[in-house]
Amino acid sequence: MTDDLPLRPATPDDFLKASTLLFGLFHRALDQEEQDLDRRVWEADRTLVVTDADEVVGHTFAAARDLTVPGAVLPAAHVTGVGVAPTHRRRGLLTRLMRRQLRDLRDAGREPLAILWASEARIYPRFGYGLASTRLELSIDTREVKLPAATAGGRLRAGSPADLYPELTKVYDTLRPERPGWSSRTDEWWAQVLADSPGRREGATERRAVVHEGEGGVDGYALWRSKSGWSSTGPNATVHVSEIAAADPVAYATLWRFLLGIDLARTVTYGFAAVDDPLLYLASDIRQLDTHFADGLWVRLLDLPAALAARRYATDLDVVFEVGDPLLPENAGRWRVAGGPPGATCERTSAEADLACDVTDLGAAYLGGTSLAALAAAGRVRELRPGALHRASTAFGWYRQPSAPEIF
Ligand SMILES: CC(=O)SCCNC(=O)CCNC(=O)[C@H](O)C(C)(C)COP(=O)(O)OP(=O)(O)OC[C@H]1O[C@@H](n2cnc3c(N)ncnc32)[C@H](O)[C@@H]1OP(=O)(O)O
Repeated sequence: MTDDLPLRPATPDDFLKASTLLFGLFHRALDQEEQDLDRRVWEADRTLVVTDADEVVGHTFAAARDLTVPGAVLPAAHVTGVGVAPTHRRRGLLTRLMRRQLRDLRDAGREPLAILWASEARIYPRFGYGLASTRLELSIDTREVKLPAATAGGRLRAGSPADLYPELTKVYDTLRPERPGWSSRTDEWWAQVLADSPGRREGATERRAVVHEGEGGVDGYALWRSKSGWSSTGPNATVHVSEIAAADPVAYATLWRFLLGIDLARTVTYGFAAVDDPLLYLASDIRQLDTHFADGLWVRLLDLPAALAARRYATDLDVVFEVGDPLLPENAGRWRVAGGPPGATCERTSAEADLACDVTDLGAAYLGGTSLAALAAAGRVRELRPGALHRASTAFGWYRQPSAPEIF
C-alpha cells in the first residue's frame, strides 16, 4: 500500500536519487551540469521525500527566498521540484507531501506564504494555492512592429552573462523591491537563471547578455539567445529573450529596439511579459506582439494574519473576511483587515463578515493582480454586506501588476 510508504525530511544522501527522479518526470535526459547547479540550491532540511525500499518516489522542496509583494519584501517558501514516480502516481502521494509541507512550513513560522509555478494549472488549487500573477507570452514579428525613435543617448554593451554579471545583479536588486512577483536571488539562484548547458539550448546559441548604460551607469539589461533559420524568402532566425529589466523608459525602449532590430531575425519571443508591460504601449501594432495569456505565480497563505498584515494596500480598508481553510485550520474563521496605505492589521474578530471566501482566493488576490471583484464575479468570493466588495477589491489592488520573471 502506497499510504504506508515512509514520508520524511530528506538527508543530503537523497539528492542524487531525487534529482534523477525529477529529470525523468520532466522528460529530460539527465544533465550533469544542471544537476550540479541544482545541488547548489537544494536544501535537505527544507525537502520532503517519500521512499519505497531504496528508491525516492516522491519529492518536494521549499526554497528559502524573499518575494516582493505590494509594498513589502517578505520571506516566502518557493516550492519546487514536486514530483511522484510514474509507478506510484494517483495514489495520494502528492496529497500527503503537500499536506505535510504546508504543516511543516506553517509550524516553522519562518514564511507567511508559499509560492510556486505549476506544471499543470489543475494541480494546486486543491491545496489552497490561488493564481496570483499572470503573464503574456509574446511572439513578435519584427518586420511588423516599430518602436518610437530613440529620444535620448545611452550606450549598449554586449557580452556573456558571466562578464556582465555584476551589472545584471545590480540592476535586478535595484528594481526588485518595487515589483510584486520578483524573488531574491543568491549567486546560486542566479546560476539557475543563467543555466546554459547545451541540453537546454534546443539548437540555439549560448545565452547572451546586453546592458544599457545611461547617464548614471548601467540601468537595464536583457538576456537572450538566437536560433538560425532560413526560409524560401530569406533569413528567418528567431531571438529568444529570457529576461529583460530596466530602471527607466529610455533603457527599456533601447533594449527592445536592439532586440527587435537584430539582423537576419524575423521573430522575437519572450515568455514573461507583464500583463501591463510597457512594450504593449511602445509597439506600433499591439496585435503583432501575438500575445498568449498564461499563468504565473500561485500563492498559498501559510499564516493568514501575518501575510495580510505584512503587505500594503492601495486605499483605506476595513473589511471582515470569513475564510475557509481545511488544510490549515488556524487560518479559518473570521478576520478583520483594517488600515490603509501606510499599513494594516489583521486580527480575529467575532464581528459579522463582509466577504466570504476560501484561502485559495486570498492567495490569488494577495499580489494585487487578481481582483476580489473578478473572483466574486466567478462565484468564488461572496459579498455579504453590500459595498464591501468594491472597497476591498480596490484596496487589495496595486498600482502595477505582479510579474514573475523566472520559473524556479
Ligand atoms: C511546483 C512544481 O514543482 S510543479 C511540478 C509538478 N510535477 C509534475 O508535473 C511532474 C509529473 N507529475 C507528477 O509527478 C505527479 O503526477 C503529480 C506530482 C503531479 C501528482 O502526484 P500524485 O501522487 O499522482 O497525486 P495524488 O495522487 O496525490 O493526486 C491528488 C489529486 O490531484 C489530482 N491530480 C494529480 N495530478 C494531476 C494532474 N497532473 N492533473 C490533474 N489532476 C491531478 C488527482 O487526480 C487527485 O485528485 P482526487 O483527489 O480528486 O482524486
